[in-house]
Amino acid sequence: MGRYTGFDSRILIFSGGNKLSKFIIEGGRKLSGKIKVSSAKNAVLPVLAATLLTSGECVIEDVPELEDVNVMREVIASLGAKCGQRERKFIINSAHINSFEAPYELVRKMRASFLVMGPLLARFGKAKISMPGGCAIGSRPIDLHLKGFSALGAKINLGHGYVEASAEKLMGATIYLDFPSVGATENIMMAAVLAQGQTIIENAAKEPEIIDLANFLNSMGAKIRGAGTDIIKIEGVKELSGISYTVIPDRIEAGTYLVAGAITGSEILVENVLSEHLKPVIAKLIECGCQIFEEEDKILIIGNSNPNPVDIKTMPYPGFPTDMQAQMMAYLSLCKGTSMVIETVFENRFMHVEELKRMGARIKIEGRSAVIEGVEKLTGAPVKATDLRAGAALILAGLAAQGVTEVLNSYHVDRGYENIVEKLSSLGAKIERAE
Ligand SMILES: CC(=O)N[C@H]1[C@@H](OP(=O)(O)OP(=O)(O)OC[C@H]2O[C@@H](n3ccc(=O)[nH]c3=O)[C@H](O)[C@@H]2O)O[C@H](CO)[C@@H](O)[C@@H]1O
Ligand SMILES: C=C(OP(=O)(O)O)C(=O)O
Repeated sequence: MGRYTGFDSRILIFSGGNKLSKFIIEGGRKLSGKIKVSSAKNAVLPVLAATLLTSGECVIEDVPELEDVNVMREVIASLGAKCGQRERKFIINSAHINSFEAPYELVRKMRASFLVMGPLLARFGKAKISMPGGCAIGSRPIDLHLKGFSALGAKINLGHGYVEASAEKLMGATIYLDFPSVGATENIMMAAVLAQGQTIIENAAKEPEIIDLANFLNSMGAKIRGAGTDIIKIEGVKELSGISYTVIPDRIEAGTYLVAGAITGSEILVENVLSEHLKPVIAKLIECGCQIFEEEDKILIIGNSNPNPVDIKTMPYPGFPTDMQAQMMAYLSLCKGTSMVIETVFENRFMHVEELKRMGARIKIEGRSAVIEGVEKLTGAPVKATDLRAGAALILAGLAAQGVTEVLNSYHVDRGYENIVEKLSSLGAKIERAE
């Protein structure tokens, strides 16, 4: 994949992965073989932010080569963290943090940059972070993060596009989240680990990445109980120490490759997976008529390229993940009958629909529902990735479509899929990257 070389005012510039770069896929081929899933993007990003909580050295093993990881590394480096790298290992030392501000130039490139607020506030009592704003999938407010920080005693000021937070000392509190937000749960958890007294997060998010972050923090010396349930209790400690850690495998990358097997009617072994994290995706693939065999850390799929119609409703974990909605919709566009997909997590996560329609899919959107009338075949076409998972969905559609599909704006996909061209090619897919 492309190497990060710098920023311009609108987009990330990568050699081999810039805005003008696209994927070209020749569809209609059967795939076979095995594919190894990388460490989870959505687990490694908060863990990198959490390394700011200690002056000790943290070693994060097997970090995936992703553009979002490059941005988070840039963010923590801009605060004064030293971030060395030995192959896939990051060695981070945050002993000499000398800035408490994450600027617009970085935060607007990746919303998860906002996750440095909790750690900065916890350790230094101050942080000034650009407001992330909306993106292609929704308006994505940060009110729940701020509600949590306020409850812990931080003073919050909003102005000129920035959130400024300060506190002499954070004090433990009970915080009820109106929605189990993943980011708010992570940010509040990171703020609370060094607060005085006990914090309770009610209606907390239960995603596996929350448990992984809690495991990381507990290994550093934090006292967190209940991560993975909707009540998380955090007993504040005085300080945390540096540790070595490897995050969980990426359940969304794994799910995407399972759909690659499903949509092409192929037999694929997906390795380095925790299948308990993929229960809702596996359940829907079985309903579609795929055969799934779960082994210890592997899943074998024998796909069904003409799936049974199924209905899907995205929900917070353990419900069906919104991050797999677009990929499943690409698959269901080939179903025999009519399927329905309801998106409850983000209000605008159907941007892939118009692009799938350009490939022959028959989909109608009504509010938060999409009604998919299965077609016999998709046909290759030039299409545009509007966000990360929309891009993945279009690649999957391209694998099944007759003829050639060009997926423009590959940089969206490079945010979250490590070596996607190499991985799919190793299964026999005809996919390449072109400028
Ligand atoms: C880096 C990362 O881990 N990203 C994931 C994380 O995003 P992220 O953490 O941004 O997602 P949230 O769980 O916070 O968002 C879920 C919903 O809550 C709303 N909300 C969130 C915060 C807030 O303060 N107020 C509010 O209203 C959002 O607008 C959205 O409608 O979880 C999402 C939901 O599983 C995934 O799709 C993203 O891939
Ligand atoms: C929506 C996603 O990421 P982010 O929250 O960083 O936009 C995603 O990973 O699908």
